[in-house]
Amino acid sequence: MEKNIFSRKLIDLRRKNQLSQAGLANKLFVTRQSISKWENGESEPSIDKLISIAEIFNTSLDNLIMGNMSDKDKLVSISHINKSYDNQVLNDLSLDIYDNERIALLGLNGSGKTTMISIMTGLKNADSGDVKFSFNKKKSLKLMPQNDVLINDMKVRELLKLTQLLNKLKDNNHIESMVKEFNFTELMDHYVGSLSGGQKRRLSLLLSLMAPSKLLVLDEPTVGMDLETIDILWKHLEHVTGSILMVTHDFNQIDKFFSRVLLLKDGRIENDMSVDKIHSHNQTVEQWYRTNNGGLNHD
Ligand SMILES: Nc1ncnc2c1ncn2[C@@H]1O[C@H](COP(=O)(O)OP(=O)(O)OP(=O)(O)O)[C@@H](O)[C@H]1O
Repeated sequence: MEKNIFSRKLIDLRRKNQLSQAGLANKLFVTRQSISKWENGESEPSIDKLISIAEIFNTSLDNLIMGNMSDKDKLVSISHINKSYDNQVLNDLSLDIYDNERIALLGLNGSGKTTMISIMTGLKNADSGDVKFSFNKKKSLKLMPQNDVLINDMKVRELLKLTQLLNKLKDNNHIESMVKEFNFTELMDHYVGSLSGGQKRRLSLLLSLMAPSKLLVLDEPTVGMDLETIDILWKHLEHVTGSILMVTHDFNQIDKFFSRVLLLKDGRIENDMSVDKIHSHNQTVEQWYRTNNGGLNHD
């Protein structure tokens, strides 16, 4: 079996289910060291343990071993989307998004990334095609748009409270710790309109991460962020459960953090690749992107 995929899958599933190595070892009647070896790719579980792992995480064996997702894990199904402004931007675009994925959406400026995200999240209508969610979109789909959508004549504290009420978030301690983590403690009584561009960006990020989500969509979140905020972003995303779809061209992070890359070109998903697969061909995602999107090797 493809060791790489299984190892990473196991780590992902454990993280998502907030189960420690010891906790999983306990459920499987194996030592913690065995789990550690499986996750490091040093050894593989027996078939009966694999079946138990699939059962514990409520997923298919196929998904566990090959990274193949089953319909059970499907979160969003985008089918045959067309969208034109003056020119056709999206041309019969289809895409499935599964549970527990970290997806980077790549494509040249103007290729239609924001349009695709806007249609997916319901901000814009497609000319034709269909978007289906397997979960409650209103509750569990979160979007951090490219341009901040903030209420300027509210204080930071009031906007946070409003977001807390809208999302029915009861855990005040969690919100307080996020406010600290995002360095807003000193700014709580400032008006949103008086914040700097970078601070507004940080606030947008905080608002989109406050409630847990099934799918978190981020459109070029790091644009306009200072380095400290970018660090906060990546650190925080490590703990986000559910799937993430992000428009980003931060290739270092894609290699480290993401599991799947999509390339939007000529109005459709021209290339859809697992990051593990790219790495197993001794390529970085940036090399793969340049080869496939007409960077240095455009013909
Ligand atoms: N409201 C609109 N009216 C007319 N044309 C539009 C509108 N919104 C987007 N477009 C056009 O659609 C195309 C795709 O735009 P979109 O913003 O989706 O691309 P993108 O891949 O997100 O680009 P970028 O990387 O620059 O953010 C562009 O040619 C853009 O000019």
